[in-house]
Amino acid sequence: MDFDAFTLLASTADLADEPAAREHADGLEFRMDLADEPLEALAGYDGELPILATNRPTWEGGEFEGDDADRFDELAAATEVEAVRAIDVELESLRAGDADVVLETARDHDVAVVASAHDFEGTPDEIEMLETLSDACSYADVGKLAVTAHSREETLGLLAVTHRLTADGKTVATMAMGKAGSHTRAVAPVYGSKIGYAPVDPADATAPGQYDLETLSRLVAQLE
Ligand SMILES: O=C1C[C@@](O)(C(=O)O)C[C@@H](O)[C@@H]1O
Repeated sequence: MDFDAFTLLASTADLADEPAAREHADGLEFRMDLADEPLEALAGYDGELPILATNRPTWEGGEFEGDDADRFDELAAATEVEAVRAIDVELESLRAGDADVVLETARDHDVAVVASAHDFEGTPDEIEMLETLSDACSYADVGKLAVTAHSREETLGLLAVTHRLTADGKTVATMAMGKAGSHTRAVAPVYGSKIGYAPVDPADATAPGQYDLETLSRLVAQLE
């Protein structure tokens, strides 16, 4: 996964989703934090789609409850798996220097890194979003920002920032969570966003406001 072009990921806690995802997705986002035995699941994976591994802590909206050192050990172990071609690391951990070892392991295995930030409450102003995403891009191959929109108006800033950083040659992924933000999942790629996340089955959504995989794939293709 090099994220030069838009990459649609089927977001899942269950790698057995792969055959169903294959028709529409370019890869899987494996939410290790939502899975029971994530490393065992990865060891047994024999699907065709490449994997982006995410091990999201509770402090960033995920379900990994242990300490960060253990969390990053698991993520580093995931990079040893051939099919894992990218990992997601929280910007806050990168800023704190807590993810240095996993970053190095990823580089050793030629695994791409997505630096992510989430706002589960609202949408920051444009300047703050620009700063967050630029900072994320300085640490990783892709800078990702997921915000929460309560109105259509709020999503405009996110799209503007996506456009501006893309025009500056940065690789970013953006989306607004929540019902008012759903359309950004289809529209942000038009402005340069390089990753989309969608569950195979809408009942298994990994964030509020996601379209199911087939729908997002169709919308993105039609807007191209
Ligand atoms: O960070 C992201 C983006 C996301 O929160 C979304 O809004 O689609 C879904 C998560 O699974 C993923 O790790």
